[in-house]
Amino acid sequence: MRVLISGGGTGGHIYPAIAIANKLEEEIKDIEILFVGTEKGLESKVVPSAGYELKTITVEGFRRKITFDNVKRVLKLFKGLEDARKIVKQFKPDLVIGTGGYVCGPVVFNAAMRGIPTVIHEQNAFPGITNKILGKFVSKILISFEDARKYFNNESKVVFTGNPVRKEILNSNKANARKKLGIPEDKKMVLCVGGSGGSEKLNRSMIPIIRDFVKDDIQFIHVTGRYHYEDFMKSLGEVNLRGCQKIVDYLDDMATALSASDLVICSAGAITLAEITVLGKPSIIIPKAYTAENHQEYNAKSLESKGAAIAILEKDLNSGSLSNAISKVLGDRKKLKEMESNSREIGMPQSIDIIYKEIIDML
Ligand SMILES: CC(=O)N[C@H]1[C@@H](OP(=O)(O)OP(=O)(O)OC[C@H]2O[C@@H](n3ccc(=O)[nH]c3=O)[C@H](O)[C@@H]2O)O[C@H](CO)[C@@H](O)[C@@H]1O
Repeated sequence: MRVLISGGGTGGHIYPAIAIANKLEEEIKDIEILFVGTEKGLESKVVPSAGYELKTITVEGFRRKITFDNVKRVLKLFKGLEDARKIVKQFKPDLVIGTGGYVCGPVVFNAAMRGIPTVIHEQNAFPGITNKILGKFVSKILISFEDARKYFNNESKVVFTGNPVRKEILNSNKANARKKLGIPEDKKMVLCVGGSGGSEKLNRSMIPIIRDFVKDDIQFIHVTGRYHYEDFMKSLGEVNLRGCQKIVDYLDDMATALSASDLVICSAGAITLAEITVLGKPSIIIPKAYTAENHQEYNAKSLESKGAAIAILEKDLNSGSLSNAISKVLGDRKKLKEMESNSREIGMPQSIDIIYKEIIDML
């Protein structure tokens, strides 16, 4: 069986694609998987390191206003459609899966026009523009929030599956992860990550907190995001990091870091939240304010209302508010346990199995 998978730009579109690829590979003998992404997207690094072949096409997203830049983007779209046509024609897939991001537009569209079975997976309650358009042409639409259903007009094609989580995260174990990172059982460990690109606002608030963590011997991994690392290190200045006190620009091994932690400070991307709830992690969530339809705030409030998280809006975020929230959770063993169990209740480890079943039923 030959499967073409496309999705990219940010981690929130790429990791679900990898989770689905892992599952198909695990279940189906003689499977050949090819990814399609762009050179610029995070997928150009992440997909090959996950062990999959990636072909790239030239395509860019549109801005909402009519600009000269948009004219160039239309020309790129034609090039993208042509690139996608060649890849689909040459690879001859039996199935094409899109997980969002503009790159999957031309690929999934071309396959649908050829009558190849096509599936899209939408991670958010408010679908992205590419998935909304593709929804009209594909064989099946997999959604992760019931609220997304109303944005697709062919109800019979829509199935609720939840967001898939990568197998290394599903299979991770806290004791092993702590051993790997050298964290003793009695030490507190905090992971801080502002989505796949990092968050400048979160970074800024974390600077005094990192100094406190160093003073109090709290173990932590802070992920700045690739483009913010140098500025962050400059602003932080000299600190004497000990044990598992790490600052990195990107985490390749998210499974170990997540699994080892007692508390996760994060933004409210749908895949990050799927991962922390599958592992039952308490969290302090800072939704990014500029996301489409403010969907990150919606995600964060949903976890907070179930007692799994504390949400702090970006407008209220500063070192003081964040530090208070951290002390409230880390300093109260009972609260930590309660939040852990509320978080686990929300998690959907079965999502990947539902997705697999839906794909196989369709074929
Ligand atoms: C600003 C914006 O519009 N962000 C969107 C984007 O977020 P973003 O790309 O940040 O996606 P998520 O937070 O949902 O997921 C990030 C993914 O990257 C992984 N990761 C992250 C950092 C790192 O160093 N290493 C690593 O492996 C995480 O484990 C996770 O698998 O896609 C999500 C899913 O469509 C949306 O809900 C978000 O709103």
